[in-house]
Amino acid sequence: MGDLKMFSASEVSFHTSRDDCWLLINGKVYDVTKFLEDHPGGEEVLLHASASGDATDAFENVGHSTAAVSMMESYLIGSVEGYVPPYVASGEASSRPTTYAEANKEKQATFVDYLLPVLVLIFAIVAWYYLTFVIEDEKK
Ligand code: HEM
Repeated sequence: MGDLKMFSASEVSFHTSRDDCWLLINGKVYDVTKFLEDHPGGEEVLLHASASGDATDAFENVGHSTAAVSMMESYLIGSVEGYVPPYVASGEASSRPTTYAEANKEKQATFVDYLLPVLVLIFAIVAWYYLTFVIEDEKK
């Protein structure tokens, strides 16, 4: 690391060719020109991700290994000033949920969710009452 530069997003968008290919991932800029041939996923996907402007989603959707993530370090050349993550730029959300509980927070239990257990309980009490008292009474 050491000599990392600050780039504007528009500058990054000029480097999308086979002999000059940069990737913008999570606000960081990677020069993957020398990596194109060696990338296990092929060079086409890298060129496409580069041309798309922001390769963050493409990179993350693949579910790259930690080995892949640590390889990135060697291609890092800088970062983008005032970087806006793609999910914010697209207006999808102001922040991405990070936990299961956060992602499901609107799904609070409703009345119907309680109805079934309550009905089962009422049925069990009625059955117990019936078996304990009504049948016993009949035997007498
Ligand atoms: C500097 C950036 C990148 C590095 C260092 C990198 C590295 C790697 C590595 C090491 C693998 C092998 C599997 C693994 O270890 O996860 C891989 C697979 C793959 N990569 Fe990347 N990658 C980068 C960017 C991208 C981008 C932007 C895309 C866009 C779609 C992409 C698409 C893929 C695909 C589709 C595979 C799967 C290949 C397969 O399983 O057949 N990669 N990458």
